[in-house]
Amino acid sequence: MTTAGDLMVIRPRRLELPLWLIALGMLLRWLFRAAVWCVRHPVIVGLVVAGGWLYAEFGRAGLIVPLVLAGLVSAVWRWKHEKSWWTWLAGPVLGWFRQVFVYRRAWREAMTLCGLTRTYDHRPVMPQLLRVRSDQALDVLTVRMVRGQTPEEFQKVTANLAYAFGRRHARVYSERPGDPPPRTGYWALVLGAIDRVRYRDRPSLVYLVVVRTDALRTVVKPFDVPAVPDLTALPLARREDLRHWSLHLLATHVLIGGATRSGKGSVLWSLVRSLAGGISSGLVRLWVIDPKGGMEFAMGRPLFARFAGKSFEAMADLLDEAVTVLRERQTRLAGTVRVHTPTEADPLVVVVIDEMAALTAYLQDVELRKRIASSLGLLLSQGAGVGVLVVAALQDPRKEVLPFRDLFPTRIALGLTEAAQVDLVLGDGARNRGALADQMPRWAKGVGYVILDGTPEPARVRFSHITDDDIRQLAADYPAPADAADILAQVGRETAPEPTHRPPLPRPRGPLLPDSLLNILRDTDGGEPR
Ligand SMILES: Nc1ncnc2c1ncn2[C@@H]1O[C@H](COP(=O)(O)OP(=O)(O)OP(=O)(O)O)[C@@H](O)[C@H]1O
Repeated sequence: MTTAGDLMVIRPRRLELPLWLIALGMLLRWLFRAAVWCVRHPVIVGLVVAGGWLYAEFGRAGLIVPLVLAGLVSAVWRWKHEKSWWTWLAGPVLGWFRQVFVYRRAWREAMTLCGLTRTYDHRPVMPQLLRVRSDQALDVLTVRMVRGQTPEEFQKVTANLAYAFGRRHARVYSERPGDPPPRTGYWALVLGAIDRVRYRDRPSLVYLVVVRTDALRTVVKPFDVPAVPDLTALPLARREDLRHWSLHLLATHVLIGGATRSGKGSVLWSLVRSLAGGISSGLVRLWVIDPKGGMEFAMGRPLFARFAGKSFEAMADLLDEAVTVLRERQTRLAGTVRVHTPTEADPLVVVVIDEMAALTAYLQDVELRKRIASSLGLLLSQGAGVGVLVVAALQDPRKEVLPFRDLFPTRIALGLTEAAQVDLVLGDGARNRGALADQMPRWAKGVGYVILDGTPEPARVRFSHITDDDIRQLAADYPAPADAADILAQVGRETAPEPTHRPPLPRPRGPLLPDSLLNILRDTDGGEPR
């Protein structure tokens, strides 16, 4: 009798195949794989076949002569047109080389140790490396994720991945980095169609960009000053891929967070420089508040339509006056346009504030602080559309500016002191997506993270370094027009009383000063319109 304790072992019947059939099957399988590989790598196959044929026909010379010729052609190509040389020759060749000899060799180990492998059906499954493409500075790895993985899992271990492949920096993108190139001419239609396929949305892929040569290690020289600034693309910094990072200033406010001596000045001055053409033509008016007594900005005074650097009252007045401009524009433009277009007659007003916490947190006069907070709130919530923008820098993004932080659509994080501050400046999750602004090495002055248009992942950039001499030269070459401060007077005549608060002129003591010298003294006094 069978009891519940008796075990029955059931084995499926084994199909016994003859050995020759197994060997044939394996051979066919390998042949099939080799054929697929050949189809997928036509260039290598072509080169090997051509090399073999040349060797058979002409011996060693058949290999050496074409190699020397190819080297010469490549050198001339690079000399004449380096960009296309990288795109069509060096990039693919280097990418293939690094795929085979660097990434594939370490792939299994790196994926496992970075925690990106999974177990399915008792077998390990890991992300698949599909392709590596290189340029002067970066390797872009196209990776197929394991089913059920998300790009965030890669982003969390970005630094681990960089170090796993022997580099310091990497970045993970959920979409193919870069935009399709603009296509013009005869083939535009065909190439555009190919681009649409190449750049289609592929949610199963993730792009790991490994920084091979850190282009941000060297100081970035100031960019050329555009005669007419493109307010939607002001070149301010160098990207890791050696391209320029441009700021879209129109209709946005910009917040720059960075610890002391992290290079906030270079961001602000790079911006001033990129706007300089518009400053002298009257298209842009800079209203500058420098609570550090003018230490940062006084040198560029001729560039600014208005400047306040000494008295907090004057700074509050300046902000109130910016609100007056805002109100006047709202009244004038309501029902006509939704976004103000700057012209020389109706210029863009950019209120630049260095060290914003000095106005919003450290100011002891509570009444004044409230007044400043209310003007700032109005400017930040309503100014972007009417061309009154705020660009503010601050050291500590914590409690001080919390009420205003979310009103800045564009943010830049330079070196910060704590990990938590990164998300405060760039927005929730930015650090997890790779913005390691709290881990800046000491040399990285002016290096920061920005969010690129259209991608959620932050990019690392280095702002151009503007020296004191550059500032002096800029101020001499692109001074604001003599009537630059008038914008307010015009507004005042139409909609508001003239600003009431005017600091009294200092009474000359001692020997009488000539008028010209007195005028200079008045000009350098904080808060006075030019
Ligand atoms: N883009 C840059 N490239 C190279 N060096 C830079 C760059 N920006 C700033 N520096 C250097 O870093 C130092 C600090 O710069 P800066 O004064 O602009 O920093 P900051 O953040 O404005 O400082 P603070 O908080 O004191 O105002 C300076 O010695 C400056 O020369």
